[in-house]
Amino acid sequence: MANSAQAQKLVYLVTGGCGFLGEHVVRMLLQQEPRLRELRIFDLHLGPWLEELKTGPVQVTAIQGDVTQAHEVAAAMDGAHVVIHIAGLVDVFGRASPKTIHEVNVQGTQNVIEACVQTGTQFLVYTSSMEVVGPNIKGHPFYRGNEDTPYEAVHKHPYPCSKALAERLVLEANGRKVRGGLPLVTCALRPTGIYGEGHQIMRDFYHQGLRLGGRLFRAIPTSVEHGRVYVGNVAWMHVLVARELEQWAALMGGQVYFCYDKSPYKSYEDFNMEFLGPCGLRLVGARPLLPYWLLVLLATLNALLQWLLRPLLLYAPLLNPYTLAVANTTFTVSTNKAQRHFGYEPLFSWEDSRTRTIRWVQALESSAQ
Ligand SMILES: NC(=O)C1=CN([C@@H]2O[C@H](COP(=O)(O)OP(=O)(O)OC[C@H]3O[C@@H](n4cnc5c(N)ncnc54)[C@H](O)[C@@H]3O)[C@@H](O)[C@H]2O)C=CC1
Ligand SMILES: CC(C)CCC[C@@H](C)[C@H]1CC[C@H]2[C@@H]3[C@H](O)CC4=CC(=O)CC[C@]4(C)[C@H]3CC[C@]12C
Repeated sequence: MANSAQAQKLVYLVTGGCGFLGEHVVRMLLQQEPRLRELRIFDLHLGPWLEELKTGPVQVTAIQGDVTQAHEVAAAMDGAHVVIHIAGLVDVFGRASPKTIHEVNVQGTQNVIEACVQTGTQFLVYTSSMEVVGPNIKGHPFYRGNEDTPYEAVHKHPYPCSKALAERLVLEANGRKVRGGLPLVTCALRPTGIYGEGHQIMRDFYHQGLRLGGRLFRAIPTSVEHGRVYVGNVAWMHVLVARELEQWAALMGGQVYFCYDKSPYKSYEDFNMEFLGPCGLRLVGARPLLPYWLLVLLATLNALLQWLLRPLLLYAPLLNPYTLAVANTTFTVSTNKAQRHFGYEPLFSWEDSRTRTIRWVQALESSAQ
């Protein structure tokens, strides 16, 4: 491990560094990137936990900023060698308008690319999503697919549309000349559904289960498999890509990689029960309690209510036609592209990932008491 002052020369910028994935990436960089001199964390909302990081050997700079503001991004990026662009509006519940989702996810990404060109930042890692591929609006299954699996990617929802557009911008920017004349090297990582410490939807399901007397009711058939990946492994992949991009620029530049690990293939609900079960919750029903047509009706009703109530209040339940379609369509990944291209192996085994997530849910339980 390099530990001389000379070896600590790199400046990294992480956008969205205070979110669920961003915090894991920030902590992982500080643990696993010995060449780091300065770590800049750029986010709309800065977390108080950043303070504890400022006492270590790496200079940690917190920057409150908005990716939709080109000048803020360019100022934050000046002098950075690598940018990991994680910031995004993750909204499939209708909380934000399609316009806002586009501004943050697409215009924000364009601003990051232009800032690379303007400031001379040569390496850009973008957090894309499985949603760029699917599930598509036709509900076609994607079963054990990889980066080259043919699939009809047709989107209507603002979130996947925005991620697909932003990913395309990032990949097309590969090879553009940045200030100083060197080529920009970009690549995109596509996590499936991320889980682990800090996962808001897991937290919501846990609290909902507690409110329902320790029970959750099955809504999705066990046969529908959903790809999931542990947040620590997604973070590790980001750190590795950022590290290897310079050496393997010709191979990795302009490429996409699914994020994967050894998490088992299960339905969305059965997978969540791997953590919620040991914390005292029970999933009621071997089969969905409500027929699918009724769920579709309820989801449509929710969408209608959301639209009717919008002038008065924000009604954004978990169930809507889009989330139902995603949860009800098999989407699983089986690939080793990241291993072949940059030597990725998951840092956390399934057992570790499970134990860490269970401990986190258990801590939620004690902090709620
Ligand atoms: N959570 C998941 O299962 C998956 C997430 N992703 C992608 O991973 C990335 C991170 O997702 P999460 O950590 O789950 O979301 P998150 O909502 O926890 O984190 C996003 C972060 O971006 C920041 N941000 C939002 N708008 C911003 C703006 N205008 N300027 C600066 N910062 C802004 C937020 O403050 C937040 O800290 C997103 O790009 C998302 O599309 C991809 C696949 C799955
Ligand atoms: C009550 C319903 C029947 C079940 C609700 C579950 C849903 C809220 C979630 C099921 C699948 C999730 C999505 C999936 O993991 C892929 C994603 C990737 C992203 O980039 C962002 C998040 C998400 C869209 C994720 C959102 C929640 C689900 C739809």
